[in-house]
Amino acid sequence: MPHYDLVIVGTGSGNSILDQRFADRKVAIVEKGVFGGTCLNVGCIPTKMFVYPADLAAAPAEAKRLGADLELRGVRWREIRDRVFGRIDPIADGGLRYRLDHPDNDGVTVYQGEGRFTGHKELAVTLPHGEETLTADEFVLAAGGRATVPDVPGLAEVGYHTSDTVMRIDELPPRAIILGSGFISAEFAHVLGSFGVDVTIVARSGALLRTEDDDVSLRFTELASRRFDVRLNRASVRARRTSAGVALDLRGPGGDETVEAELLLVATGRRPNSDLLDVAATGVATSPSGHVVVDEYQRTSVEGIYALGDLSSWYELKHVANHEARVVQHNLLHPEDPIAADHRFVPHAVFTSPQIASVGLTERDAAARGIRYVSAVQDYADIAYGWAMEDTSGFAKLIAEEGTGKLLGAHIIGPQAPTLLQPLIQAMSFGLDARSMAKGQYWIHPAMPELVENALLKLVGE
Ligand SMILES: Cc1cc2nc3c(=O)[nH]c(=O)nc-3n(C[C@H](O)[C@H](O)[C@H](O)COP(=O)(O)OP(=O)(O)OC[C@H]3O[C@@H](n4cnc5c(N)ncnc54)[C@H](O)[C@@H]3O)c2cc1C
Ligand SMILES: NC(=O)c1ccc[n+]([C@@H]2O[C@H](COP(=O)([O-])OP(=O)(O)OC[C@H]3O[C@@H](n4cnc5c(N)ncnc54)[C@H](O)[C@@H]3O)[C@@H](O)[C@H]2O)c1
Repeated sequence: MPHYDLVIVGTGSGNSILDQRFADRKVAIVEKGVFGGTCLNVGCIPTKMFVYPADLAAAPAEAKRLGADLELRGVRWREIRDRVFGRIDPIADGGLRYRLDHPDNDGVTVYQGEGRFTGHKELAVTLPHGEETLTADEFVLAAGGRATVPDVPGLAEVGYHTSDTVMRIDELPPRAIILGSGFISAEFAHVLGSFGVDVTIVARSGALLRTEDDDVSLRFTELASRRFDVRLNRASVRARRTSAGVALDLRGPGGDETVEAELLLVATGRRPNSDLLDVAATGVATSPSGHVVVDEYQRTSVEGIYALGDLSSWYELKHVANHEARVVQHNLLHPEDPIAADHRFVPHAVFTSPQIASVGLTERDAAARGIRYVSAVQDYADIAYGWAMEDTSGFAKLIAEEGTGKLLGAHIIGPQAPTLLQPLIQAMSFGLDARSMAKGQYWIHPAMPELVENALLKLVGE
């Protein structure tokens, strides 16, 4: 039974922990899939590589309004797909080759198989030639999560896609049903819709992206309903195979109905892989949602076992997984002087159309916590650049503590939303109040960040 100083399970953010400072340790990396994990192979990176051409493909409709007649003559799907994965796949392969072959990694053994705990700090790895059990002083659990599929009768039989498979299809279908109304649904509706697919979104609740601030969710739902066939408040009763593809029988406020398409994308959330890794067998505690429980130092309930990323974090965001990996790296190297993860102001962005970005409390959160707050909304249409664009739907909403002007939350829907949000994340992280931020610096005129400046000025009553 080989014994290691350190075993890392999962090569998403987990792969970034090892550098030359670990050269004197005997390390094993265990990976059951493709090197690089979700973000690189089936997540952030390929999706955004599809979103960008989708933005371009959607431009004619927008340009026409402003007097520029563009024409979308076609979308070469296979070429786009092959370009995307022709760039990504070599990176994943290069990551594996680096760990296998490069002298930097002389102390590293790569196990290309699935790990499963069988006892205290004892991990059995399924390999092509059989099973091997590893033990170690320390473990880093970075095994991520996987797409969940709801228990809809017939779904397993009809054939559906998840985000893992939909980006590699051979042909774009004429029609697609997207079940779910979260991040993946919003991004893929934009991609498929811009490429000419008729998209139907089936939502269980009364709004799309309902975890966003209510006004943002409402605005996005209105805008998406103009582009796509959006079915809200629908229960999925049954899935059936038809000659065209898939039919989904729904029950909604108006009674029973059926939607039909050639492709069904299930985008109903993800769950952590703690069950498949059987972390309980090594004594690691999990929450009811299956997330590994960690303290602020990313330590699990078992000494010497750390966890990070989607396995332990309900944020399910790459920048969070990367931050936590840096915390774990430090704490492995300096256990006598550990650092804590900083989850105070975790932002996110949804790369749909229009773009959405958010950090901190929504108005709903602030009210639920009984916080006395003020809020301000600034439309893009009322700042110079947004006015020039004749934007009619975008806005920024800021929330601050009453009296102090301490920023509590920021929510933007509209062009360049993630980029516009970043200075607000900075202000919140470094404790800059709304008035100082608005008045203590120049704002380039007539650039888009004037949206933030004007929202801040409104917030402080100027
Ligand atoms: C479609 C999509 C789009 C996304 N877009 C964004 C975005 O724009 N921005 C953003 O911030 N986040 C985005 N995310 C989320 C982001 O991808 C994840 O938060 C991030 O990849 C999590 O990293 P991780 O290292 O925790 O896990 P992962 O990257 O999932 O890595 C886990 C690794 O562990 C391996 N593994 C699992 N179990 C075992 C086992 N038992 N034995 C061995 N190996 C195992 C897996 O094969 C995998 O390689 C997106 C996710 C999806 C699905
Ligand atoms: N831009 C980004 O940062 C980005 C992009 C894509 C994905 N992600 C990450 O990936 C994770 C997974 O994305 P996602 O969109 O699958 O999850 P999500 O949690 O964002 O949305 C899941 C949706 O499915 C719905 N749902 C759940 N069960 C259902 C059921 N039985 N029937 C119908 N609807 C149901 C929920 O109400 C919700 O609308 C996200 O949490 C996100 O953090 C991030």
